[in-house]
Amino acid sequence: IHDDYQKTADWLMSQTKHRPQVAIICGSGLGMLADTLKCQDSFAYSDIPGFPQSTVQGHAGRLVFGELKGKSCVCMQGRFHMYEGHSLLKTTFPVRVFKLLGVETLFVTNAAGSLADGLQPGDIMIIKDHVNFPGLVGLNPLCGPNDDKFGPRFPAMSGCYDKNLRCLAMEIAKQLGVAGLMQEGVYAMVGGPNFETIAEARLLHRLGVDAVGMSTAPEVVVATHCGLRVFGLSLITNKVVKSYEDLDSVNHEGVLEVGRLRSHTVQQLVTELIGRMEINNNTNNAA
Ligand SMILES: O=P(O)(O)O[C@@H]1C[C@H](O)[C@@H](CO)O1
Ligand code: HPA
Repeated sequence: IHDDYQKTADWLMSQTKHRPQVAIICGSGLGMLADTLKCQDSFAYSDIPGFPQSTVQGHAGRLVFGELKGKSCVCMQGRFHMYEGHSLLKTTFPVRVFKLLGVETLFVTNAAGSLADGLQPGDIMIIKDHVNFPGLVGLNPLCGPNDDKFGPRFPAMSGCYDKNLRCLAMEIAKQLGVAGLMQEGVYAMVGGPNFETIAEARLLHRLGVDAVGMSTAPEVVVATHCGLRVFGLSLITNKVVKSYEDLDSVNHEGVLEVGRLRSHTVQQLVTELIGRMEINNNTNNAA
């Protein structure tokens, strides 16, 4: 209900003077993005009325307010996944709270496995578009009565990853000398929590998916529904096994380890992008 989001937003506004323009959701192993915020106020999820709890290793469960390059930000150190048993509306609860706090732009980050041959562990994929597999079969946070105060019953998704921000991110990557690590691609969300079988990996690859993970799409759907501008990054933490001859196998510790190795670069990119992007441009704009 709208009141539930409002109560959480009101509580947060009573506890901090920050009025964030930008929200950042940290993916697995990427919680250090919050560390660079200046003048921090932080809250454990367990202390925030109405907030779900993090249960996954590498997702600390803290909401951190602060400033980055002069912009007021709020950062989720830990996100909620469908496989934890949360309803999709719960996994996306913070996004609508951010909207009520006055946020205009949402940054989503995640750890993902690559299907595209050109994406290696340690590479960073700028999300150009997504395939929301749970959404395609009706597991969508927007199912149920529509809340017109947030957005329309049938929101368009064609422009959901802002093109100007994607271009600016690539420009910044060139200036930082890390363009070789970066390319645009399509992210697909699967339900998890198991990693993909080889047959599933081959299917995803054939469908044109570049990287696969277990989050992000519901957050972006809810953000786009309520008019937030979205920018997304996938840190490629592993190659998804696509061959029966390949003896590699993925595990969550390995995923977190790549997050630690690339934390500095991801931090630099996000900081520069937030510093250089224009605020108040709240129109969706994609290729
Ligand atoms: O929160 P994200 O999407 O970054 O987490 C990914 C997907 C699973 O939760 C986990 C698997 O290692 O990392
Ligand atoms: N598959 C799904 N989710 C993931 C992966 C993967 O290979 N790596 C990190 N998150």
